[in-house]
Amino acid sequence: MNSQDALALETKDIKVYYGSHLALKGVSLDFPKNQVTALIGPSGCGKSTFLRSLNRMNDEIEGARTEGSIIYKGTNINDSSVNTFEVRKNIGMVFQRPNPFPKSIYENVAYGPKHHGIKNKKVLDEIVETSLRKAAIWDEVKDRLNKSALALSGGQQQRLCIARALAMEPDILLLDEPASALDPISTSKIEELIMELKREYTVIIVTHNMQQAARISDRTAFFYMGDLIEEDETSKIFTNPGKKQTEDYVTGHFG
Ligand SMILES: Nc1ncnc2c1ncn2[C@@H]1O[C@H](COP(=O)(O)OP(=O)(O)OP(=O)(O)O)[C@@H](O)[C@H]1O
Repeated sequence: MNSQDALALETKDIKVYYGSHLALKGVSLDFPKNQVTALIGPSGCGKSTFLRSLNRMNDEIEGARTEGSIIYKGTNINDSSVNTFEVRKNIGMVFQRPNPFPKSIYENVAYGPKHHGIKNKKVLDEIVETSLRKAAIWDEVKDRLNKSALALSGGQQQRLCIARALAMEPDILLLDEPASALDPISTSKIEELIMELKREYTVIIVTHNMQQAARISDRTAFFYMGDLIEEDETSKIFTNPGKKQTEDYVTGHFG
């Protein structure tokens, strides 16, 4: 199998500057298709910065600059000529705090497809139902699709945000601590959902919670002070890491 068949995304020498501050110092990391990769490391090590570089979200931050190549389906999507709207359609993102639009549940999911030109009500209905089903929230909301999304619980809102990302039919989902603002039951629902989603999508998740990384990811990448220290199968990172810094971090003997 050549790498394009096996990999959803390849990154090479990613450097991110905020003004003159070099926050990410040249990270190269590949993401196998249909696997969950967890990005771990202490606060400020650059996990979110790296995640945001993967779908050009750093472009939205004034003064931020991303160097290096990000290869998606044979194209370097970090090139300024590439349409970021298209990039984010293929590489969706969900943030730490659920952020539904102040609209109905239906409109939250239909919003992206509508903006991409889909007008047919039947087609939109189908996209909404399929996306909500895939995000494991359909049964909870099917009788109140026209009610405000803001009336949902935090955990439901987060699954709605995942449904909103899925409605764009992405290949890759970027999740930035998607469960850290949720209670334990909602968290375990999100974890189950992530393990389901990898059948169809490639998932890259930033998490502070090492048990969570160990439970749900296939591969884990450990970041420290803007560098990628080590990346490997999750079981290896947690039981027999190659680098002392990784071992200190995963065993809680850090710093
Ligand atoms: N918008 C920004 N403007 C300026 N500097 C930033 C910005 N975002 C992050 N940084 C800096 O970049 C470095 C990496 O931050 P980043 O948020 O990526 O780390 P992180 O590992 O995700 O941390 P946390 O786990 O606390 O979210 C830090 O030094 C941070 O202060």
